[in-house]
Formats: sequence, structure tokens, C-alpha cells
Amino acid sequence: MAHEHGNSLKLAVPRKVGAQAAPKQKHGQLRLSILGATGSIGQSTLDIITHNPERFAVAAVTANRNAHGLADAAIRVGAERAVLADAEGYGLLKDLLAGTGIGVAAGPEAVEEAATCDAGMVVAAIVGAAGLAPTLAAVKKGRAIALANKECLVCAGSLFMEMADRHGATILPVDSEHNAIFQVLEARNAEQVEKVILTASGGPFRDKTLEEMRSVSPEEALKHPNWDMGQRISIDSATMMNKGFEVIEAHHLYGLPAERLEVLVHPQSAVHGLVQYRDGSLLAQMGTPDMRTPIAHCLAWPERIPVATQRLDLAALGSLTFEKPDGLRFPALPLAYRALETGMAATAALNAADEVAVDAFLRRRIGFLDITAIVERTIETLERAGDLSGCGSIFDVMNVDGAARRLAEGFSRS
Ligand SMILES: NC(=O)C1=CN([C@@H]2O[C@H](COP(=O)(O)OP(=O)(O)OC[C@H]3O[C@@H](n4cnc5c(N)ncnc54)[C@H](OP(=O)(O)O)[C@@H]3O)[C@@H](O)[C@H]2O)C=CC1
Ligand SMILES: CC(=O)[C@@H](O)[C@H](O)COP(=O)(O)O
Ligand SMILES: [Mn+2]
Repeated sequence: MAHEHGNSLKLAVPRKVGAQAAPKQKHGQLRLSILGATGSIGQSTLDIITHNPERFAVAAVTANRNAHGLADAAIRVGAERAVLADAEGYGLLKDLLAGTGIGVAAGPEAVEEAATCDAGMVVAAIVGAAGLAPTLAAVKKGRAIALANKECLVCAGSLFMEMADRHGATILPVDSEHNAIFQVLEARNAEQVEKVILTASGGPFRDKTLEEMRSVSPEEALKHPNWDMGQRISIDSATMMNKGFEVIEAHHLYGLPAERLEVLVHPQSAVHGLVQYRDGSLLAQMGTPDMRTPIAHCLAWPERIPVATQRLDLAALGSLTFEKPDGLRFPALPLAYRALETGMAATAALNAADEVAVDAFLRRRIGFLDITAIVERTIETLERAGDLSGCGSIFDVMNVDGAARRLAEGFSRS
């Protein structure tokens, strides 16, 4: 939470984010548990590990249903165990890993066991609210968490950060903007910060009119101009709901109120995040759009390791441009700010309704503009019914998540 005293602003950063000791190592190696190893973040993480075999060992890798991808991942990094959330794939995974010595398990409890096994750091890279339970389980064990799953903070940010604090879990932000801000804030006096700025690419429809956006296809929406990411976050980038989630994420990570969290559209995605200090200095972190940089920063923190990304060539880029976001064409962004003001029940509902609506769009059951319209209608309906008034426990979060999903599913059919 933010604490304001006159003009000075206290951030949660020094206490919570990256505030604890560096993750525990065994024999000079950091043992990792990678949740969501088959996804875009998971694969970038594996790339860093295979290039630094002396530095990292892998205790566990997990996925949802993709047994082939998970078996490949486990073999590639010599994981001790591989775990599928969906128990149906257990037999196939066991066959694929027969004779390797890699342990095999399946089911949600097995994913939680992987999250709480004897690892120094958990890479939280499951997509969606499904990542909340295993990541929280790791938090309760006081693990260092390389947090990609922003939904943990959108759904349950206050509870999540309180638990991290209580159990001494170190939260290292993987999300590129938050990682940028973490890098720029590190070792600085947070009281001297005026505001932080998250950059947004503007997505594939940055220059389209509302009328043009009405008929865009899932294929067009999935074509992010700069980043290669999973489906859900790619669609969220196209609606700019992703940036709304990131404002909520930054609020919980850095304890800043909404009015000190700004979004700036920057189509080149070269500047990832900025911190404005009270003396007028504006500090930025820059790099090519490649998630291996922020992931490596978290895995090696507080050190830095070599990563073979393409380097940012400013002369080749020529110019960097910035513009204010357009809340009329991208109403998801102001909607997320409003949900943040309403509270955790509203942000949990925002995520749940969005998960349902994005899925409906990808299945061609609704149009692109319907995504945000359905999320908004879901939140308004819950608010009118008095269902967004309080959220004091994970049980409450799951209840509002369920209610929002049911409403959004209904709205996606009508
Ligand atoms: N991709 C990026 O560049 C960035 C991503 N993030 C965040 O990181 C997270 C992961 O994103 P991304 O890698 O793009 O997503 P992907 O869709 O590429 O990968 C998702 C991973 O989660 C697993 N998974 C999906 N559903 C479940 C479930 N119900 N239970 C357990 N595991 C599940 C998938 O397994 P399977 O393969 O079997 O389906 C896969 O391993 C998201 O929260 C996203 O917002 C943040 C910043 C950047
Ligand atoms: C890579 C990353 O961190 C994504 O969250 C990215 O920011 C998405 O791009 P947008 O800026 O278009 O949302
Ligand atoms: Mn991001």
C-alpha cells in the first residue's frame, strides 16, 4: 500500500519487492521450479538455463495439458520431475519420460507440490487465475518468486503481497515494465519517487478506428507488433486490458496509488518503464523486446548474467515516439483504473470476465469490441448487486471469480 506523508511518498519496494536476501543456492546452483514451462515465458526461461548450466538446476517443470512439450522441457534441462495439471495426460507423459529417471505426476495437487518443493526460486509462468493457488503455496513457503503471472496480483494483490511479507517471500517482477521499474528503483530512496510510467506498445490496432476494430479477426489480434507471447496476453495487449492489469500489478508491487501510475504509448517497445523522481530526473530501462532480459534479471538477481539478446541499436531505430493512450478507443484501460479504485473484488472480476471473453473471442463467438464490453457489463452487474463490496480472503476472491465467470459466459452467449 502507498503511504503518503505530505509530499513524500513511501513505496513498498524496499520492504517487499526484492527486499529479502538473495534466493538460497545449493552447491553454488540455484534450484528452480518452473510453473508453465511449456509457455512463452517458460520457454524463454529454459533458454537462459541451458545457456547457464553451471548456475541453475531444475527441480520441477509443469504444464497444463501439453505432455509432449513438457517432456521435451524436462529432458532439455534435466528436471527432476515433470507435472501436468490435467491428469488425463499422465499416461502419455509417463511413456514419454520412461527410462529418463525424471519423476512424473499429474493433477492440481501435484502442481502445488512442484511449487513448494525444495527449490530456491519458483518461476510463476502459468497463464490466468489458475496460477494463483500454486504461486500462493510457494509464497507461503517463503520462496523467491520470479513473478510473470500478473493475474496473481490482479486477482488478489493485497492478500498476495501481505502473505509475501508475512512469510518472507521475495517477489521479483518478470513482467517487462515492472522489471524495468524494479531495475530503475533498485538501491534508490523510494520516498523520492513522484510517479512511475509503464509503457504500452499500443498493440496491433493502435491506429485503427473503433469501426475498423469491430471486425478484426483473432489472427489479426494475435499479431503483436513487437512481442512474441501466449494467446491470452496477446489479445489483452490488443484491447489494452494488459496495460490495465499492469497498472493494478504495479500498484501492488510498488504501493503507488492509481494517480501516480501513468501509461504512455510507445510503439517501439524500446523503453519498458520509467521512474520520475522529485528532482525532475526521469530514469528509464531500455532494451530490445525480448523477455529473456527481465527473466534473467530475476533469475540472477542481485547479480547479472550474460544473455545473448539482440542489442538495442538506437541509431538504427532513429527515433522513439510517445503518446497518451486513447481511453475512448481502448476502454479497457480506464475500466481497469476504475476497478482498482473499487477494490480487490472488482479487479478479481475484471480478470475472470476477461479470461472468459478472450476465450469467446478466440473461438469466434464474440467480436473484438465485445471483449471489453462484456467485462464492463460483468463488473457493473456485480456492482449493482452489491457483490464487489469486500474481499478479505482467497475464498472471497474465488467466489467473485466464479460469479464473474458465470455472468461473462452468459453475456458471451447472448
Ligand atoms: N509471454 C510474455 O512475454 C509475457 C507473459 N507474461 C505473463 O506470464 C504468464 C504466462 O504467459 P505466457 O507464457 O505468454 O502464456 P502461454 O499461454 O504461452 O503459456 C502458459 C503456460 O501455463 C500453462 N497453463 C495454462 N493453463 C494452465 C492451468 N489451468 N493449470 C496449470 N498450467 C496451465 C500452459 O501449459 P500448456 O502448454 O499445457 O497449455 C503453459 O505452460 C501470464 O500471466 C502472462 O500475463 C507477462 C509478461 C510477458
Ligand atoms: C512483454 C510484456 O511485458 C508484455 O506485457 C507487453 O508489455 C505486452 O505489450 P503491450 O505493451 O502491447 O501490452
Ligand atoms: Mn508487460
